[in-house]
Amino acid sequence: MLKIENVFGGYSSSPIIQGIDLAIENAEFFALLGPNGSGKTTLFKLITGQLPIQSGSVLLSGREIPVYSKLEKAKKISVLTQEVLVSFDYTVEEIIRLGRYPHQKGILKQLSKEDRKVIEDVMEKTKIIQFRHTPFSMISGGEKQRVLLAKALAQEPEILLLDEPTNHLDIKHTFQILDLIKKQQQETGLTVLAILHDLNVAALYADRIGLLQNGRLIDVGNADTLRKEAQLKQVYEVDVKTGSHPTVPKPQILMTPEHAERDFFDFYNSYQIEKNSTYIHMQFEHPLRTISNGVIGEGIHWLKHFCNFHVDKHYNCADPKSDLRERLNNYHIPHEATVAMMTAVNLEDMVMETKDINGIPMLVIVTAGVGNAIDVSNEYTISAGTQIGTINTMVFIDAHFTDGALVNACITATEAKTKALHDLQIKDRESDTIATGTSTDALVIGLTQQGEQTPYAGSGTAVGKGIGQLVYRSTKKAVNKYLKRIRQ
Ligand SMILES: Nc1ncnc2c1ncn2[C@@H]1O[C@H](COP(=O)(O)OP(=O)(O)OP(=O)(O)O)[C@@H](O)[C@H]1O
Repeated sequence: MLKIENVFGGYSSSPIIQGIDLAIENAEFFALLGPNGSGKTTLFKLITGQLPIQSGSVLLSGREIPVYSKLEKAKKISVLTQEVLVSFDYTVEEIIRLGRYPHQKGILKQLSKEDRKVIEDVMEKTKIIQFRHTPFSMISGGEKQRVLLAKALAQEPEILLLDEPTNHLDIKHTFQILDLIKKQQQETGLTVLAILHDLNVAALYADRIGLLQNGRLIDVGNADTLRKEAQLKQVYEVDVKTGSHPTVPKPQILMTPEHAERDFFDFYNSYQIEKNSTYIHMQFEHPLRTISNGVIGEGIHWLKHFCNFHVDKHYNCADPKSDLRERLNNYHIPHEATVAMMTAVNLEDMVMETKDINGIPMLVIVTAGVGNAIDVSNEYTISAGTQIGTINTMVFIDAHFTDGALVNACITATEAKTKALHDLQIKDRESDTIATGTSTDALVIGLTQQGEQTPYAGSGTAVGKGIGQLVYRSTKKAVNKYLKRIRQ
């Protein structure tokens, strides 16, 4: 265990590090974060003994750092700093050999069989074996970083101190190096203390993080500590918003630049609609904040294109995502900026309604088929039908919603659709009860994010009522058109 007890120290009598207490457990990955000049490197230098401690103590396995001899210390701690100081033009392998120095015995310090094995092993792991005979000066910054990590690992330390280990690395090599360090931590019990600038990388790799400001640790905790937006804003003086990684249960931080202010635009003059028997394509001049379950563009995004493609009623594609992407490509619609859904109903029966509700412009587009109408509250299992039956709803609003209000809007729009089916007495054929929707309904809510932010869009709000009324009316009309067509 590395124990830092009330440590003060720096470069002169006025200390940079001002009373730090921190215990880093064995086999822990601890990330030290903080803005430039906050004292991260200085703290490292106090830990390694490069700088004298003015007061307090640093204990390594229960013993004070200054008590260790240089060799003893090198077996315990290895340090990877940003400063690449290699005075002679050693080859890559020669540099890594230096890492074995603390383990070599005798006056001649010959490499043992074990030393050679470790050197081969770390060169393999850090993927630098192909450079083993290349002079260090002739490899790139990123490759140098990997060589120095290999040297640090060759030392077989208990604790690895890393000062910005991914400084020169591209994203592939950043993740490769950190994955490797993480693996060492998990498989060999290596303790890692790393100075990191990238908060998102820290959130993904560190077990705990410490936030340093003006030489003081102002917070220590797990990755969720990075969800404290106000604290990050105060420390880094940048407007941040925290979200979550979509697949890893860790926070991710998004920075808002000053130039992010957007010019006001007129909602009704900001879109074009193209409609034919193959597709409906709504294109907005500016991206809208969207929430959707569309085949393409699902989730929460900023998107400009909203498409509803007609497919055959027996459509049965193993990979609808690729299929829709190809369709979008054929019409030169960028799939990466699009919500796309599909329907087997006749697109001529689309209903589009616009209305200002309480001064908030709204537009709703619905295509509806109810052949697969389902009462979701019924217990029977669904048999895959081939009926035309999807209600696709697009709701565009000139308002500014929080993410919570976006979810509210989904609920409101769904309630309105269900009410329309209720009033039209649309039934689930299997149970002969009133249907609540169809088996494959799709919804997109798009917001201009203009005006004051609204935290709610439920049925108790004016904007929620507006969504409800427009979706209800449009759904009813679209279903009636569908019923009329199938009766013909
Ligand atoms: N050799 C030095 N002599 C005197 N003061 C120094 C020296 N090195 C750093 N400092 C000062 O100590 C303070 C902390 O510096 P330090 O390098 O520890 O910050 P840091 O958090 O590692 O910053 P960065 O993120 O920019 O690397 C800064 O105000 C810096 O100017």
